[in-house]
Amino acid sequence: MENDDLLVDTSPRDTSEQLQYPYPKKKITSISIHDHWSDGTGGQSKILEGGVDHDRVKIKLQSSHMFRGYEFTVIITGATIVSWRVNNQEQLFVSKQAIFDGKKAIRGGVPFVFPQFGSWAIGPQHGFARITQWALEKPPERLPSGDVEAIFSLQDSDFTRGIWNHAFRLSYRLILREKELHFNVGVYNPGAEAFSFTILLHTYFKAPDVRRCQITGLTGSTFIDKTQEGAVFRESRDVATISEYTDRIYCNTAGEHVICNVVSGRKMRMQKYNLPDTVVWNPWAEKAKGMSDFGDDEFPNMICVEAGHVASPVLLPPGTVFEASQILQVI
Ligand SMILES: O=P(O)(O)OC[C@H]1O[C@@H](O)[C@H](O)[C@@H](O)[C@@H]1O
Repeated sequence: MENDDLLVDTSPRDTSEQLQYPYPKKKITSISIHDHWSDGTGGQSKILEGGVDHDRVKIKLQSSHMFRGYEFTVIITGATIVSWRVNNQEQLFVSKQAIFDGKKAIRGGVPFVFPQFGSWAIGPQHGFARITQWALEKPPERLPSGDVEAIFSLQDSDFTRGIWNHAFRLSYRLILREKELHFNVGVYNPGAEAFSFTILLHTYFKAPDVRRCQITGLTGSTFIDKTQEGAVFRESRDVATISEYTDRIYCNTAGEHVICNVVSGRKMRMQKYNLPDTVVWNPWAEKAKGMSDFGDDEFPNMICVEAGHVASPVLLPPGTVFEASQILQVI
């Protein structure tokens, strides 16, 4: 794909515009979308890795600083972002023991949780979206703003209907900006009956030592502590820290979190719209030992801060759309 061949932006309304941008947007002087696919499909191909076929889309943005890498990679099965590099530095944690067989959710990156957060009587934990083949609706394309976007979609199939008998259509629009990644989610109900769902972006941030991470934006929120049989507490700390097995659903949190001491001691800003809840999770040493796709010694190097609509389900009437978004920004 050449820059000159870029198409006019016909994409749907950017829900992230509903978020405030309190910081100036950096001007990018030159952009190139690197077509790393050789089969002429324009963005979707099989890459052989470790003897297993994966569908991957790699989306790159190059600034005037030639040696600075800005890119992210999505595995189309599960629409899971498995890498996001800012200034050549990986921001996301993916376990060395993660399994990429398209059947099991990937242990790390940003798996897409839908239509169920947590255990599910009628289907797999955290729903089927993270283990289902999505479509690449729109291959990477440069927008007039200079940002690069790609859109993925998922709709009901025999597989999803076998678990959850509803017509639905998910759209997942990802936009790469120099130090930012934007996530725009749309859930459409084309059917004749309402359905309800929970939804969450299960983001695993990479960190040198989780014990040094601090999370803002949780103060005053009630949380359901899944490590204490769902007991409900209220967060009184100005910044939350983690020093043990943690699995909490914070309800109605602030629209913005800053997570301190992530990669290179930097800060990560998370802004969210229509995702009222925030899950904070780290399995710690004991639980890690019981996870086959997570190394025993990896828990200090990750922190999950997950924006979602999970404390209460979304009820979606026929013919309506639910929209939500998240922006991650390295600061
Ligand atoms: O192992 P999974 O299905 O990817 O889930 C990981 C964790 O995901 C978190 O979001 C949940 O709150 C935890 O309870 C869960 O253990």
